[in-house]
Amino acid sequence: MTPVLEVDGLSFAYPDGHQALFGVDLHVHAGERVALLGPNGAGKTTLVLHLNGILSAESGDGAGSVSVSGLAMHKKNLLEIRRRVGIVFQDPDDQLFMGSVRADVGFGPANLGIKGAALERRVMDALEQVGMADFADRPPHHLSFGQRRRVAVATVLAMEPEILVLDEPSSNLDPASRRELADILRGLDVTVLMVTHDLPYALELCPRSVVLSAGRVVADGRTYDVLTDDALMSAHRLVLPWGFDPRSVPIDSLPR
Ligand SMILES: Nc1ncnc2c1ncn2[C@@H]1O[C@H](COP(=O)(O)OP(=O)(O)OP(=O)(O)O)[C@@H](O)[C@H]1O
Repeated sequence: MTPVLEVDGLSFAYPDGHQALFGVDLHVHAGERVALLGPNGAGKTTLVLHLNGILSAESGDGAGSVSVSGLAMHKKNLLEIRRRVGIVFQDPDDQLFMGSVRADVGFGPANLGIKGAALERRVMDALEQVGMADFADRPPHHLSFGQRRRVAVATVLAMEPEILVLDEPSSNLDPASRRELADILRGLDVTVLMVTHDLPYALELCPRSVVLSAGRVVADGRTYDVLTDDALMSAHRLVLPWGFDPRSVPIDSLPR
């Protein structure tokens, strides 16, 4: 089966000469949930920004290739790739700018030419998936941070992406909102790539983790195996929260 996301030999240096990625390979199959782990400055955001062409060899000095469902990352495919790869940025306010939740969630599909009842259905389906249907007429800036994060996820789901990329989805959420978002993400029928420093969240949601460190993939395997590899963890500044031991998590509660 062709991977839904294929990154091969991706290298990238920013215009100031700083090389952030060195020959990164990442293949993700449809339906997988993969965590992208790594210390600050590892290159995670740089990699994510290549997945829908925000960064490319033209924005700096790069090599290698990215393709989505077999579509190569070329200018002519960019619009289609951006529809297929939905990125939820860390700050929901980067994605919410309209006067109502309905307008924000409808903005992307309306740009694709969807209108009327079909548009309303897309919007309400996406809001229902994140448990925010009752908030459709509220101004986004009147919502709490956790509610805005869920609406930001809905803006991306409304585009019916093939791959949902989430940058630090659990950051700044209270424990209840963090749990609710985990339940929502677990229930979605979409391929997920999740950048996170929240290692228990990765273990709970993603069967597979890829570790990026100093611009290179240094591990790619079962999240449980990554988090219990003490030498790997300390070599790449990955630290479990105090009191959290993955070995004490019942194996049959881990995602498959
Ligand atoms: N616009 C830029 N110009 C030059 N260097 C940059 C730029 N953006 C990022 N970098 C550098 O590229 C490297 C990778 O940064 P990146 O933001 O991809 O890391 P990250 O893994 O997402 O880190 P974090 O966990 O802190 O968000 C870092 O050394 C960073 O300083």
